[in-house]
Amino acid sequence: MASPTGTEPAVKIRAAHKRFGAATVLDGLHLDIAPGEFVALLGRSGSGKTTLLRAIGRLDRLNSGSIDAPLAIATVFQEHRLLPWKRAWQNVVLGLRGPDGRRRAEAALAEVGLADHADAWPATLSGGQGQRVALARALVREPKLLLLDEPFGALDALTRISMHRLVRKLCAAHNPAVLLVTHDVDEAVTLADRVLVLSEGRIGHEEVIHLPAPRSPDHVEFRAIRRRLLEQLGVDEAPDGPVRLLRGVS
Ligand SMILES: Nc1ncnc2c1ncn2[C@@H]1O[C@H](COP(=O)(O)OP(=O)(O)OP(=O)(O)O)[C@@H](O)[C@H]1O
Repeated sequence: MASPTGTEPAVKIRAAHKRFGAATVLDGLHLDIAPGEFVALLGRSGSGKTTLLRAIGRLDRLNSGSIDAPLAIATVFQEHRLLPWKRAWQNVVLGLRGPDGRRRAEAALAEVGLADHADAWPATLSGGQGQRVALARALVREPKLLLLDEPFGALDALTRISMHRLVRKLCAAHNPAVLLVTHDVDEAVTLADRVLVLSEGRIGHEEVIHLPAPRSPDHVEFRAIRRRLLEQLGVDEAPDGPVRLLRGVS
C-alpha cells in the first residue's frame, strides 16, 4: 500500500512471503512507510504482526519478496530488556562509541523524564520507568525507523496514557518513521498517522487518521474509526472504555 506523502519511503516492502512449515504467515504483503510517518499495525493474535516486525528489523528472513528499510533501526519490546547488571545510563549507551557516553545517556534520560535515575539498577525501576529507559536507549541512536512491539502492553492504563504523551513528544522531536504493533485499538488511533489491519498475510485495511490533537475517544470521528477497525478485526465493540484485542483469540 503506497505511502500517502509521495516521498521516497523509509520502509518499502514488496510481495513479502513468510512461511513457518506449512503455515503461510505473510502472503504477498506490500507496505510503504514514509520518513517520519507513524504507522500502527493491528491484527488478531497470530496474524503475523511480530513476524513482520522481525523481518523488517532483520531478525528473520522472508521466504520471498523484499524489504528496504534503513540500517538505523531501534526496537522497543513489551519488556524493557535492560541488562540487569548495568545501571540505567550504561544500558542507554550500551554498544555506542564515543567518550561522552554518560553525558549522552543523561540527556536521553532527561528527555524521558528520568534525569535523576541515571544510576538506578533496572530491578529498581517500575514497569513504566523501565520502558522509558528502553525508549531513551532507542532514541539515543537517532534511528530512522523505530519499531515498537507492544511497548505499553504490560503497563497499567494510567501509565500507558502518560507513555502515549511521551512517545508523541519524542517522535515530534526526533521524527523517526515508526511502526507500532499493538492490541489496543484506541492506542493505535490516538498515536498513529495511519492504522493498518493485518489479515490473511496482507494489509487488509487502512485508516488514515486526520483527527486534531489531543485525540480523544470522546470525538465522534474517533469512535467511527474505532468502529470500522473493530469491524475489520471481527471484534464486537465493548460498551465503553478502550478496546484491547485479547491475546490468544485467533
Ligand atoms: N519461529 C516460529 N516458528 C514457527 N511458527 C512461528 C514462529 N514464529 C511465529 N510463528 C507462527 O506464525 C504465526 C504468526 O505469529 P506472530 O507472532 O507473528 O503473530 P502476532 O500477530 O504477532 O501474534 P500476537 O498478537 O499473539 O503477538 C503464528 O501462527 C505463530 O505460531
